[in-house]
Amino acid sequence: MKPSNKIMEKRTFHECRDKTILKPCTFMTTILLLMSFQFHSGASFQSTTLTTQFKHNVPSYSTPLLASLEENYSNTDVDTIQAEEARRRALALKHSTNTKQSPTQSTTANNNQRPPPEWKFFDTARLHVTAGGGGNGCVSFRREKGEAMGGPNGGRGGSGGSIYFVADKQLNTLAGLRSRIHVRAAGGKNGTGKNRDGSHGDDVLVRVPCGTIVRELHSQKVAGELRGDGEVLMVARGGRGGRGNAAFMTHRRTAPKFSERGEPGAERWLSVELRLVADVGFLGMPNAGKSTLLSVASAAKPKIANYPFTTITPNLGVCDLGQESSGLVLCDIPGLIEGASQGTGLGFSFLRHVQRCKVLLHVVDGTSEDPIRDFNILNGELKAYDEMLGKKPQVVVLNKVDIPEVREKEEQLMEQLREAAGHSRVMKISAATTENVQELMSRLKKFVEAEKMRTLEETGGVEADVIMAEVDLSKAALDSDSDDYGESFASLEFIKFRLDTASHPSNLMEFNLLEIISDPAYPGQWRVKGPYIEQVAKMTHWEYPEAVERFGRQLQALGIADELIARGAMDGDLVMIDQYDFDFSPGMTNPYIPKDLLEKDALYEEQTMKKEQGPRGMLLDTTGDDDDVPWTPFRKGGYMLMDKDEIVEFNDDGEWDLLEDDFDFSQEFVDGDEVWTS
Ligand SMILES: Nc1nc2c(ncn2[C@@H]2O[C@H](COP(=O)(O)OP(=O)(O)OP(=O)(O)O)[C@@H](O)[C@H]2O)c(=O)[nH]1
Ligand SMILES: [Mg+2]
Repeated sequence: MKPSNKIMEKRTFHECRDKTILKPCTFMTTILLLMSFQFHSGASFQSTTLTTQFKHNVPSYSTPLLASLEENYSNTDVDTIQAEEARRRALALKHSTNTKQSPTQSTTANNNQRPPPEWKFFDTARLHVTAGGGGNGCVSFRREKGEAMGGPNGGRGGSGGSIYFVADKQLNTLAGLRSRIHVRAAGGKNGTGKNRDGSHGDDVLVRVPCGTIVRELHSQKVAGELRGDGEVLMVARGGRGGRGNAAFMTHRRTAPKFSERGEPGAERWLSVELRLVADVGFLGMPNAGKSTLLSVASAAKPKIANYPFTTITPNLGVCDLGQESSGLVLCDIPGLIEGASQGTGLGFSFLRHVQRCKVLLHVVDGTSEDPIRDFNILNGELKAYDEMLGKKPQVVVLNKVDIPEVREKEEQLMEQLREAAGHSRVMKISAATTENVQELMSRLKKFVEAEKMRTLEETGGVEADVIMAEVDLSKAALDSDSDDYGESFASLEFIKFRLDTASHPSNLMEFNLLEIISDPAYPGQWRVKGPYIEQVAKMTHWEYPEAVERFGRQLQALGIADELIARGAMDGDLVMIDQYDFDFSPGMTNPYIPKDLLEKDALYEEQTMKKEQGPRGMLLDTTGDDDDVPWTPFRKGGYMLMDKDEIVEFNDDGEWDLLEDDFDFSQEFVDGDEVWTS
């Protein structure tokens, strides 16, 4: 259809609308109503009132079934029906050619008009999720009057909020995800002194309809499927909080001056697809009476009208079969026509919603010129679309047998249908008069139950259409403890293996791949790439020399340092990882740390070493083998009550650091004191 034609049709619609308003009886009603309105409210005559009145004159297809039938058959205002039909067709065309376009962007007859509610049905969406990052760990030391060398008491950062999908039976469209493309969870708060951990970021729950399949966008791997109401799937895990310096205290390192940064939250693009979950999926040519059947068999109120493509989005309904059995979930989808597999009409865009159904109900229009031909065409199209769908068990109904012409030839048609279908599950019904509908529903129920049992037996207890998860989205961005990593032999082997195969391009997408890039044009410069080592770098507090050293040890443990040496790296070369640059040296120092700070640090180390040998203070029991002697962190004259976080009888006044967050800097500090913060 050319655009100009569409405009023509819309004009016709307007003209018809005007005609409807100006019909003499309608006009009189309008005047009368307006007069009474004026009488009550004293309001002046306004054109908006006319529009409101017009709405009451448009035939309402959501009225009870028989009323709507009567209206359709007795309505002589052909123009109105045609105009409505034209609007529907334009809409159908738009849907089939550009399903991605937002309804609000489309041109409608009147821009101020709200789009019809069915336009808000979406069964696919893309979503970007970012879980909250963990809070940073804190570097802090207990410091009280007369207790200058308290132990480390920096708390851990809180973990970031995760993002979950939750199935909600109240929903049946993904429209909610269209209006909110980026979903973020809050980050954890930083840890503080006095061993106080930061609070956790709140999790975010994204409600989706039952039958939602979640995939990772770039790989299209299935992450999971939410079927039953209340099922939950984690799609992005919040980052762990970084450990505070208290966590790094060992009997050798009694005053760790570093902490960890929080782990970044996982972040990814997802593609989400909805496949409605129903027991019976309706199938049939347009106008066959599928929606009418749904409306009489369930409490659903789908649109019903005497023109093709009345239904443009799937409708769900539950048929109540009394107390003995659970209801039967029915799914009515838009009509299919010849050539649907090539995209004619609404195409097969909605067939995914009957893929999950146990049974298909093929509704044949008895008033059609050749019902048997219709039946065969549709089955052919179905097979062309999906072999499995073509093989799905069907029940066939011949509809509209209340119409005399159909009644006359019903037996003959039934016989032909049985023959064409190759089975005897064929019934005649009249959806309009509800003839045989109850019988059909109870038979369907039995058939669905039998089918469920059969598939369970065939698959050995596993539901046939369960979609297996191929990727785990609940993994943290950094999924193993960085400190333990180097000690784990298995992990080390794994990393080494990746290193060996790093040059192999097929491994480029692997999580733990490490790549070392150097360019002869820039000798002495190395870039190390790899998700794991980049995450470790992100969690390192580069402000703390000890943290930098620890990072150096991790490089060593992961085999990266050896690999660099093997490739010719020398001390002092520049190594770049993510956004961090270092001098390559056994200690891995950070070039951005001011020299005098490093010197102070060295001095401090020296002093502590001296203190370790002295009689008092925060000292270690270094006698004997570490493993044999139970750890006694403080010598006589100074000890820590861990549970009360109190240090008693500590009378060495060292002057090296702080930190209490409620500490009064102005009083206790003298110039030249060194302050470490997280
Ligand atoms: N006489 C009679 N009319 C019926 C019967 N079932 C449906 N109709 C009429 O047939 C027309 C089409 O019915 P729908 O239920 O909208 O048909 P559909 O299959 O949902 O059509 P699409 O949504 O366009 O695919 C309406 O005018 C109904 O009133 C029936 O059993 N007897
Ligand atoms: Mg319909």
